[in-house]
Amino acid sequence: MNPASRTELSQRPQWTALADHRAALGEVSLRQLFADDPRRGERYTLQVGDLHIDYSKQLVTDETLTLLRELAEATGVAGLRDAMYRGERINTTENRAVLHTALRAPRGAVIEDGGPGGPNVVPEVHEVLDRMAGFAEKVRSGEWTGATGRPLRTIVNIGIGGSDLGPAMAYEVLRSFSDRDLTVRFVSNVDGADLYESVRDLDPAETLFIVASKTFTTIETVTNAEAARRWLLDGLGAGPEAVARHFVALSTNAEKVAEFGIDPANMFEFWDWVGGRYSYDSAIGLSLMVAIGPERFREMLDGFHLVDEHFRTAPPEANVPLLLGLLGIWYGNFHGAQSHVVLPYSHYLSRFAAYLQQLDMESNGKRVQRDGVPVAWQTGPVVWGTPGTNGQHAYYQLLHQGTKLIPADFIGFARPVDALPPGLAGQHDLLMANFFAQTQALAFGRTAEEVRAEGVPEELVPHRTFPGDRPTTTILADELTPSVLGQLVALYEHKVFVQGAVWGIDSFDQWGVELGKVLAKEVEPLLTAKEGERSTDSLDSSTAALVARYRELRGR
Ligand SMILES: O=P(O)(O)OC[C@H]1O[C@](O)(CO)[C@@H](O)[C@@H]1O
Repeated sequence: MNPASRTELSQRPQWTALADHRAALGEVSLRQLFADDPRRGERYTLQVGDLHIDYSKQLVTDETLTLLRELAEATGVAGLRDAMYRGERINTTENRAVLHTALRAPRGAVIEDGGPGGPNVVPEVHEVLDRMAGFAEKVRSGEWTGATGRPLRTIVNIGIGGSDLGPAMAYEVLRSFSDRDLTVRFVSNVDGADLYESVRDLDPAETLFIVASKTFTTIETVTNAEAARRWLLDGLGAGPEAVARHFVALSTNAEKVAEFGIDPANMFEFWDWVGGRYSYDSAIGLSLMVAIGPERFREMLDGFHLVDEHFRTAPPEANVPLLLGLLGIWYGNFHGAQSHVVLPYSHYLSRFAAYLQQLDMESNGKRVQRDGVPVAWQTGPVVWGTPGTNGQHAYYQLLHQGTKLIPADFIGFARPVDALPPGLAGQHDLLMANFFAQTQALAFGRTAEEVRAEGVPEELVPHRTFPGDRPTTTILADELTPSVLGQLVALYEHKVFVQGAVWGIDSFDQWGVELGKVLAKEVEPLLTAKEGERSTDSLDSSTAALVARYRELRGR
């Protein structure tokens, strides 16, 4: 975009129209909106693939939605979306294409890195998927053995950020589809306790390490991978030749992988046009593929693709990622909401919010626009959440009666997963009764009159009153399958895209994580140096005193 021709977002007529509309709506009441339109509960719904979306409990009217779509049109969301799908380098600060949609494109598709005329990336994607499938089947069948000839039973994925959160979340979601005597563990933290606790009950002869790192320079991952190699070789009493049977790498950096000592034949590649937080459907998902099998993995990719196509082609009124993105803008920019909570009513989705934190906050936690000019509007929210029923007994109090407006996504399923025995599957109705009851309570609350009518003593009436008008979106599917997981993740990926496009920021870089990395490198030698060898004079007085205290406690 040419900065000279850019109109500031907050000065656009579409923006000010929304601000005026917000003021005119005032304290709009969901009770009133539902009373005014008896069909609201059916009208304000959309379907994408297996996902039924109910946004009727949002603080919006038809006019709100029209104005939000006008804002999307004025800010060029559709144009940027099309440029992304075409393979143009929309990650401008890194001069890279953003092609996670190519990771789940069908075999025959043509998607060119850099835009029309660039190399078609789809054949490479399928070549790697096929290699992954071949390897996964060998591990699953026991044909791939460790250095002592025994099959591998535990897979330890070593990675961090996108090289951990995606596969860890997805393994948790789909673990009931894991059909072999195999388990997967995930090590991310550079705290040695993470690796220690993950491997101490394992037999090295039956352990496969997957070292997942896009760059293969991430200090946490390289440090843990080196420690894992020592643990393996010590445990086996073997030489470095054993590494080839127990280590594979997932990376874009073949040189660094070879330097580490992993045979490039055991490396599964991906590309710089895949962002780390958008990568678990690439080679980064190998641990998941080994656990659930290539066929299920492909079903998941098809689920992603279905939503990719929907986002690309559905008209604005029916476009679910567009709607969800715009609703977030409505609350963040026009109601002052600071956070967004994601509440799955599924134990299997227990790590979903943690995954979304990176997806959303690393993408849209930005304070300057694409051309470097600071934004004068709020950007990405704080994203958080845990499984809903647990949250009900922890922080829902604040959602219902606190002073903050926190829009929520409720995610639930009509049926429990097939693996549950009938006795436990029977609990599903109770789970979902809680789900529906909570969205109802949040939306409509309980008035003082209703509380009084229940015979509550007058002094308790204010405490037992629920204001309501706490907005929620319900995402309901039949069952949590690999395809449905792909659909859900793609939905959130594109929602994040929409918001970044409206805010005018680069959602695909992550410069904000760099400074801490640089400073850690400078501080580490100060912690370990011999007395008098290093000076802390260049540090601020707080950090210098903390370093001194740390050294003292460590007897250095
Ligand atoms: O896969 P890598 O290169 O080890 O990076 C891990 C993570 O680190 C980050 O770069 C942030 O530091 C994330 O974006 C990324 O997912």
